[in-house]
Amino acid sequence: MNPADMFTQVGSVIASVMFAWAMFKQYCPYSVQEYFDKYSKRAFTFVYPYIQISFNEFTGGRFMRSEAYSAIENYLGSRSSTQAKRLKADVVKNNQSVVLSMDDYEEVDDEFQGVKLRWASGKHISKSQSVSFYPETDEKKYYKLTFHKRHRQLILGDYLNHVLKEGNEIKVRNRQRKLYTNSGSYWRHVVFQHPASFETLAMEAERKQEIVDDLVIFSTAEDFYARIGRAWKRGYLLFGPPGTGKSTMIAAMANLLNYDIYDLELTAVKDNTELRKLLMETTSRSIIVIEDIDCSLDLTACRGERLIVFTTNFVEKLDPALIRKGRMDKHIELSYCSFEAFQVLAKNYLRLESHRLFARIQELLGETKMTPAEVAEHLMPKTITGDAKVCLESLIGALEKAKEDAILKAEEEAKEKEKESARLKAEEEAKAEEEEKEKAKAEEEAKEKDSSAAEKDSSAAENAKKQAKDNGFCDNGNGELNNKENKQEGFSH
Ligand SMILES: Nc1ncnc2c1ncn2[C@@H]1O[C@H](COP(=O)(O)OP(=O)(O)OP(=O)(O)O)[C@@H](O)[C@H]1O
Ligand SMILES: [Mg+2]
Repeated sequence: MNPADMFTQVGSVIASVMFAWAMFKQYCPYSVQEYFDKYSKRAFTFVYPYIQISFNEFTGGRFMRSEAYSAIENYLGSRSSTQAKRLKADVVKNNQSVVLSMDDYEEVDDEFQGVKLRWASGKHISKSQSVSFYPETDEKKYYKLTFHKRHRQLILGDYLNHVLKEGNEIKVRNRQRKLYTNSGSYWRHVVFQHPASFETLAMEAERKQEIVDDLVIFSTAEDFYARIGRAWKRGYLLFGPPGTGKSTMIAAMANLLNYDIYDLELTAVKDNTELRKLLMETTSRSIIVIEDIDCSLDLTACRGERLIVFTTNFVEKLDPALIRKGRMDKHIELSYCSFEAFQVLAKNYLRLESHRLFARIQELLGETKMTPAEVAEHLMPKTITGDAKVCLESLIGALEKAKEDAILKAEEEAKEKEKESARLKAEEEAKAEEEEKEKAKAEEEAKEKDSSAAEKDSSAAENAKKQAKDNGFCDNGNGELNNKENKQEGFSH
């Protein structure tokens, strides 16, 4: 017998038994009822081979919606859209898509590792006690899971884990994502609705794929990070001139991974304690963005599935210690528009794969620098009919002008450079001349000094000679003066 029929048959047997039990209760004394109740339950469990588990919508009071219930609701939603005849629809995800779930009192079959199970939805309704003109009804919804008792272990273990995991993943996929910004030490949020995607990002296909792969590997690597004992987070540094797509790429990352964004404004944070508090309040599956980073930060406060993205216009000015691997694991340069990047923009903005003007644009993009933001500006519709040629010509005009400006600027710079080097040369020459003069002067002075010293010496020698003569000294012909008396004394020793 097929399991679905078996569930139906068992269901009708139960209904008959319940009816007979109601009749019995009405006509039997209470003690007999109690006795019968006890033994009938045992007999019933013995005969009825199925286990039933209820998952109520609310647990722990009226205001706490059970997480298991909402995960099951999402999980069953994907199955009930093909099986159930009555469905409930809800509009979620930026009000752009409809999400279905099974209506009350519907049933859906499921299969796990070859085991068949059945889910049913229902609700308990009780009238509220309050006296009111419009009496309120109190609905308690639930899902009931029925399966054969021989599969108890599999269902209570692996199957329920699978349902909760998949249900939560569906919930994350369907949820409205948020963009948080901090004012002081508090986060405020709005719905995140940026349309950027990696398909529309103007960048070389190969580099784009490398980044997408890196992100996907990160987001599915929970077990890996746990195994190697590292916090499940990854740092990216996006650098490049303004208008090259750094912020656009962050939005595309968030859309790819279904993450929230926390845009951290560091200038609004007072101290490290406040920073730590903000980081600890960020949720898992999020991107923490720090734009225009220029100082070192302690980001050890947050754990779990998080990307930390830093941006800067001037990577060369950053402290190497700040951008080392571990802090910023992947460095991505966003630069001026290449022809390949332009082709992406032309496809997005003009739905053009090729055009005879592309060749000229390719040539010009190879010769001059223009940011994707500027290129995109020229591809915006210029006429009501949206004529692509007008946009491409506008871009060519701008590129030609940019090229001319660049040539003029280069010439201007070359002239400046020439002037500067001529100035430096003249300065050096003047300096050398000055030094030469100084040297000549010094030599002149030295000569003068020498001759006056010689003059002094000769007059001193003359004086000495005279003196020596007077004192009985004589010249030995070598300019040395001998004292006759001393010599005689010396020999006598
Ligand atoms: N690589 C790109 N792909 C697609 N669009 C782009 C790209 N770069 C820039 N743009 C367009 O230009 C606009 C400005 O780009 P974006 O804000 O991402 O630049 P940025 O690098 O973050 O600049 P800044 O350094 O000033 O913050 C975007 O809204 C987008 O329309
Ligand atoms: Mg930016």
